[in-house]
Amino acid sequence: MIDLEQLARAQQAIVEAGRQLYAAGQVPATGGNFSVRLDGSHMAVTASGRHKGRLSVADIMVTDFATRPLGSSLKPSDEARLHGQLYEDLSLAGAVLHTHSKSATLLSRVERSDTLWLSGYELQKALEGVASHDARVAVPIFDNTQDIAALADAVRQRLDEQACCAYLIRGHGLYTWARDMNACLRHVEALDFLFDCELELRRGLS
Ligand SMILES: CSCCC(=O)C(=O)COP(=O)(O)O
Ligand SMILES: [Zn+2]
Repeated sequence: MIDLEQLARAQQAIVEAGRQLYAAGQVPATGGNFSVRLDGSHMAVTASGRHKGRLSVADIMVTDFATRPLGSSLKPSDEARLHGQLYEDLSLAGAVLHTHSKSATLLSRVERSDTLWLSGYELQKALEGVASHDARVAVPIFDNTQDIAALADAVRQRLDEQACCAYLIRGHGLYTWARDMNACLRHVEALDFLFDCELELRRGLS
């Protein structure tokens, strides 16, 4: 049974996150999708195709982690399985945000390897599990694809090998997760700042 008060809180948190992220240029033109864990097998997730800066609670539906809707005729986000996979594999993940900022899109194309390494930044301590500017923070990069099930499997395999709190999809955007929505919003803000720094650093070096 879904706790309806918990669902209402999750829907409100997602609507508010959408407003903030749109105002910050993170989710242009219906890009992005958001979710909150409800229990061990369900999530509240954005319906597909909605403008993420203008969500209402009716745009947030419940699905299981395999993306089967519960009591809704809406179509879940095209990328909902990427959220479900993270909740299945990471028991501490309470919220997942996917954004389409210009910096994430550009940097994921400039970096040709399968990992962006961040190090030497004080702000990386805004990421859960990172305690020092000296730490080497891995952000895996996956090639973009329309085969979301295959991408979810690739993410699962990679997270088995490498601890991280975010990944990039090349030319597409960022996925990040955290214990709750506020921490997840902090991840988006910090990572985008770090992506901007990397882009400027690399521009200066070329
Ligand atoms: C115009 S954005 C293309 C789809 C996408 O990448 C995205 O994040 C939004 O898809 P959704 O089905 O979640 O609205
Ligand atoms: Zn996307």
